[in-house]
Amino acid sequence: MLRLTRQQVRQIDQTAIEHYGMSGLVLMENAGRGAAEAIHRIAPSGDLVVLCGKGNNAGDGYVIARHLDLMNRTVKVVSVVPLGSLTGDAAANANIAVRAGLDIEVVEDPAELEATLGSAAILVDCLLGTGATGDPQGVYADAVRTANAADAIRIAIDIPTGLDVDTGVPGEPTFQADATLTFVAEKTGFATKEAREFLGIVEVISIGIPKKMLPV
Ligand SMILES: NC(=O)C1=CN([C@@H]2O[C@H](COP(=O)(O)OP(=O)(O)OC[C@H]3O[C@@H](n4cnc5c(N)ncnc54)[C@H](O)[C@@H]3O)[C@@H](O)[C@H]2O)[C@H](O)CC1
Ligand SMILES: [K+]
Repeated sequence: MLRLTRQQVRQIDQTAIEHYGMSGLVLMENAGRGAAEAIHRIAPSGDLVVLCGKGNNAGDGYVIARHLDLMNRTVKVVSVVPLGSLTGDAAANANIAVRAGLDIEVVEDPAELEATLGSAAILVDCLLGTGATGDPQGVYADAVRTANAADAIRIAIDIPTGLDVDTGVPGEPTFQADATLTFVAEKTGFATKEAREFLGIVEVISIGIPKKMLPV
């Protein structure tokens, strides 16, 4: 089983863009579309809330929401940061989602989170990905705790927010996923028993990175 470190994955991303001339937006579109199709297969019915932070993990979330909407699913994006704080490919996809008229809510007050997640049947974690360092802070931590307490199916995108992808050590708090849809390859930290408790079933989603770029 191929497992990559956080650094290796980020390096592959960089090389695909800088050396192979692939576009970050294409990688993000492949990531979001692949994840949306897997979500629809795992949980074919029920309203969805996609929890978004501000990095490219969040960017994936806006792509996921657009593709779930295209599959006639009822989906809402809940952003824990103002959309203006997004940059690059994440901002581009948040902008597309806004112009596409998708249901997007910005919730920065943790007290409002529970009501906003409401009765969603499925919660998708696009809060933090491989750019996270340390335990989730502030409203991110509140969002993870609220999601973990909800009566819903929980699906993590790339990694469960809070899990250290290299060591497999769960942070405080860590998103308790029923399934984790991870890009390119599993991460080295997924091998530990303690990580498995937060990962749920793991599915690798290809994002179009050429096979030649993957360490054998
Ligand atoms: N090749 C690939 O695998 C691709 C992956 N994609 C997705 O991109 C993310 C990584 O995106 P990045 O912007 O580097 O990081 P994050 O989205 O994780 O956001 C980090 C952002 O969040 C803040 N932050 C960091 N640590 C914390 C913390 N402990 N608490 C609160 N906030 C935190 C900080 O501001 C950071 O800037 C990857 O996981 C994939 O989902 C691409 O979409 C496609 C290619
Ligand atoms: K995540």
